[in-house]
Amino acid sequence: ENLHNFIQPFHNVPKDFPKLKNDAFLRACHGQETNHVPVWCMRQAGRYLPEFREFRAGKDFFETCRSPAACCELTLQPLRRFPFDAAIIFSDILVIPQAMGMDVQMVAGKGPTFPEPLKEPEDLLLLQPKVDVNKELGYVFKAITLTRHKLDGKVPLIGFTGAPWTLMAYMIEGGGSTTHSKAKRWLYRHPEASHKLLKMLTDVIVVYLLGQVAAGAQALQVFESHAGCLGPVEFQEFSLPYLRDIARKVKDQLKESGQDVPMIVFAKDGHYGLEDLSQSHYEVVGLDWTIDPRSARERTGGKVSLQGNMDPCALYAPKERISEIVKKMLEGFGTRGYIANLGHGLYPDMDPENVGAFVEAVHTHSRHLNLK
Ligand SMILES: Cc1c2[nH]c(c1CCC(=O)O)Cc1[nH]c(c(CCC(=O)O)c1C)Cc1[nH]c(c(CCC(=O)O)c1C)Cc1[nH]c(c(C)c1CCC(=O)O)C2
Repeated sequence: ENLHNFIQPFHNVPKDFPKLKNDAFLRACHGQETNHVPVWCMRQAGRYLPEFREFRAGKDFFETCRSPAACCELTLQPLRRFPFDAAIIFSDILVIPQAMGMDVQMVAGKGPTFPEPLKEPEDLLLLQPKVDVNKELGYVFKAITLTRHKLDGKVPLIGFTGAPWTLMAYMIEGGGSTTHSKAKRWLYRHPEASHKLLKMLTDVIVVYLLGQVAAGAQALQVFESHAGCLGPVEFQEFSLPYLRDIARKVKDQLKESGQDVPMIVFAKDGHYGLEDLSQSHYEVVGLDWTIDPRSARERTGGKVSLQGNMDPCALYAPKERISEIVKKMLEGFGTRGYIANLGHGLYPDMDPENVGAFVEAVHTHSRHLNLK
């Protein structure tokens, strides 16, 4: 009922988006044949591009996120340079804690910072109990609609969210952390409050993802970037059930309106959870570079498409070496049900030319392998 009220206004707005010209990414998500393996890069809109640095110069990060025109421009920048097979909307996972009432700032040289992180379970009372996602995050929906139009059907547009555990970790740590010990302290000391927070986040995320689809997102990626600091037992209790819930609820709702939007789950360093992730209602499982392609295929038993997983640092290698690494990766994964990507985001000091070499190598080698 809650969801219905929310989705309704979007359905009444005719969006007549341009016709999609390159559906390789969407076909690969569904395990269908493609002429070439589709490729995109996490953080493809980022500081490794001089035009990105120029556009962002002197502007506050989250101000930029709140400007649909700026998000659209930054999303399109990498596509002007490289023949990526998908675009990902420029935004950030931390817009959700903001929508729930927390202050988050992007501090240069330090990364995202919460001046007042959650400390004890009582602090949950400070969060918005009922988030009006349309009001608080409507700027993301506007950015998606605008960008889908401006993409002119070139490639599909991916929307995204942070997963509950990853967002919870940020909200308690107050920023980046190597141990995540403050957030993990909650899991061991306050399991009930942890579940309460994870549930609150899940509810917002579901409505947020449905809003992104209604606004024009053609696929959705859920980033569980901090899976790696959990072990298998904590993952089973505090991450996996919520990842499943999100996919199930989003899909149930979309099915009712006859929509089919592939979902990707990326649990960084969560290799211990690969089997479970492949049975969590997501079409695609994203992989970091610590997993061997062939063993990932075996462990997921052809049930899902796979995405990843070149070590981003391989982009520091000469172009010929990048080409060899890509060829091995394609041979390992096979060309069907596979989306080439890095095992995590691009770093600011990477050479755009080598990113171009990566994309070209994926396209060239996969066309070759498909002809064999
Ligand atoms: C953990 C996380 C965040 N944000 C995100 C994650 C999950 C993915 C991952 O595991 O990396 C997700 C994200 N953030 C951004 C995108 C845009 C789309 C894309 O091109 O991938 C996406 C998908 C833009 C951004 N988000 C951020 C940048 C760089 C800062 C800038 O543009 O000024 C970009 C392009 C900032 C950000 N935002 C966050 C961090 C850790 C940082 C880096 C801080 C730093 O290095 O200074 C939180």
